[in-house]
Amino acid sequence: MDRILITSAIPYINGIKHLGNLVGSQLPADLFARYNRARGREVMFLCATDEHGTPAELAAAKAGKPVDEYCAEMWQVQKDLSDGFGLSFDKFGRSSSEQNKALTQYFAGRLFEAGLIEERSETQVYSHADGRFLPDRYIEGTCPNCGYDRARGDQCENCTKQLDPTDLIDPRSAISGSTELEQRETKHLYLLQSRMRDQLRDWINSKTDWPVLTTSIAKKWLDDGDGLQDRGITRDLDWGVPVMRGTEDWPGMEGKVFYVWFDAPIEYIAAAHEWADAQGLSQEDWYRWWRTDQGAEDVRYVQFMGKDNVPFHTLSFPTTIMGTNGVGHETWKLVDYIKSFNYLNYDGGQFSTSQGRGVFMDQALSILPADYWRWWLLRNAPETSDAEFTWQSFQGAVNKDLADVLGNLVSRVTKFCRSKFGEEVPSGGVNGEAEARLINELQTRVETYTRHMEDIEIRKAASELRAIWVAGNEYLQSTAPWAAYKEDPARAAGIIRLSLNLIRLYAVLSAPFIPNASKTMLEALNADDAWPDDVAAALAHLPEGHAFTVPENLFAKITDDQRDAWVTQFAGQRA
Ligand SMILES: Nc1ncnc2c1ncn2[C@@H]1O[C@H](COP(=O)(O)OP(=O)(O)OP(=O)(O)O)[C@@H](O)[C@H]1O
Ligand SMILES: [Zn+2]
Repeated sequence: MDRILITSAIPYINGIKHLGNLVGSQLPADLFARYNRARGREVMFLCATDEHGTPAELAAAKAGKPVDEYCAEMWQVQKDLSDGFGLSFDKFGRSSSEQNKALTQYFAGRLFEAGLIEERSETQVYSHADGRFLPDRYIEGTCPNCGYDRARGDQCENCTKQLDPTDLIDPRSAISGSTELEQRETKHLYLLQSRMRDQLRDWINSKTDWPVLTTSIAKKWLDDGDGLQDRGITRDLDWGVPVMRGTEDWPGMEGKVFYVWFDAPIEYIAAAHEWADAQGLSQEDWYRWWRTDQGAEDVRYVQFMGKDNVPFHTLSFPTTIMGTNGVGHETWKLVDYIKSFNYLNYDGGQFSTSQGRGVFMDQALSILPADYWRWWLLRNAPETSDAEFTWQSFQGAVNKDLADVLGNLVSRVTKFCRSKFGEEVPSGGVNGEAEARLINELQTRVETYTRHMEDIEIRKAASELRAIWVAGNEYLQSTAPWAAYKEDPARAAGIIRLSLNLIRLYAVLSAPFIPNASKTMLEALNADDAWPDDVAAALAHLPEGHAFTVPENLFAKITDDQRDAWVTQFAGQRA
């Protein structure tokens, strides 16, 4: 398990992501990437923007911009925000890249060879006023299920029923509003997922260590009702990956593009290609992550995503990979572990991009630094059930965990040392019973923490980390170096020497959660970030006489006034 490939569900391009999106995909993936790097493993951490599909075109039209220009701008916005949150991607690519186009066409060609793609004739809605077909969200009308009059061609937002454009009652064009519509025959490609059903079922059944959320969703789609359905993977649109069979034209498919859900997961692979190209590396360099016949056989591949993305990652994308591997020319890496999440809700309702409800990444960073958000979000990650963000809970976690426990310890120890012994690790004093007890407790806790991080049990890891911080505070409280100093300065020096080392240990263990504060702590201590496998050794790591500086206050408390103001500020709809 020395090389780890990590991907986060790729965020859609049509807006700024909310905290729900962040904690359901990119942030836990970052936690795991940082942890694995800290353990000395070779990590490839990939993400990208998901740029195709009708919502991107509609958002661009609304912004009055050509869709490619709109996507390029929004990619930069999302890239800057992910940097702001400290998301440590090796590459943040784009699904509209040339690399993804070529790979998507390549996989389609291979799947066709494997007999897993079929042409089918179907009726689609054609608009005379717009001179085009109206797939997915390009068409609106009344929901046949609930009567909602603004249902879209792919889904009714009111009752969530999945729809086809031809299901809508009184349909109209979402572009022009025209009702001059006609049902026309058109040809499309279908991915024959149903043929892969047994193979997929065997594979899913073999994943006994996966989260139940992941396997239960996969099994539901495999076997509920009529079972796994074939999927249309092409659309009559201009924006997207042109339909080609590898590098050759696909007769009858001129002017069509692949459906966004076909090309989006392939971007995981393309992002590695983009990563290599951006640095002038060769094909070998990214093949060793993705091609099991070219050096990737020892890679462990872990994916992160919210629950609504699970069907595509447990069934559709694996069909693409298994189907291609079955042709036998070359073999691609199949996912080893899928970490999925329930939803984070916002203050009694849902986060919603379309309704501008909740706190969005740009707003969050404009009021507090990334580590405050990272800590609350990860500590409350919606793993086994949905979770809820409230300002009260956020204030509590920041003030109690970050400020009172961790920040306070760092500040008390470094300031006390400076005033009594100067800015260097003091000498004198030896470890006694209190130290032995602390070391014992921490040894067990660090092992537990490590196990939770290996298992990607995020809430459990966070509460163990907090317990590790608390143990240090209790140690300081009970040994009271400020009192000991009056009677026995050497004893106080011993306590402080151990406590300075404790700060280094905390910085290293906490870095995956709160990377910026950890960096500040390590810089103040002039210390390295070696992982504390052996706690006793780690707590004697900084030698006597080692120079340090007192860091700035790590965390400011959130006042009740601030909290109340944010409750009001974020109650409505985002402008
Ligand atoms: N409230 C939520 N809590 C946790 N994860 C979420 C939530 N909403 C979306 N996600 C996840 O966020 C990731 C990125 O989602 P994406 O950019 O496609 O937006 P989305 O699913 O369309 O959300 P929205 O409809 O709110 O914009 C996906 O993995 C998705 O499952
Ligand atoms: Zn409906």
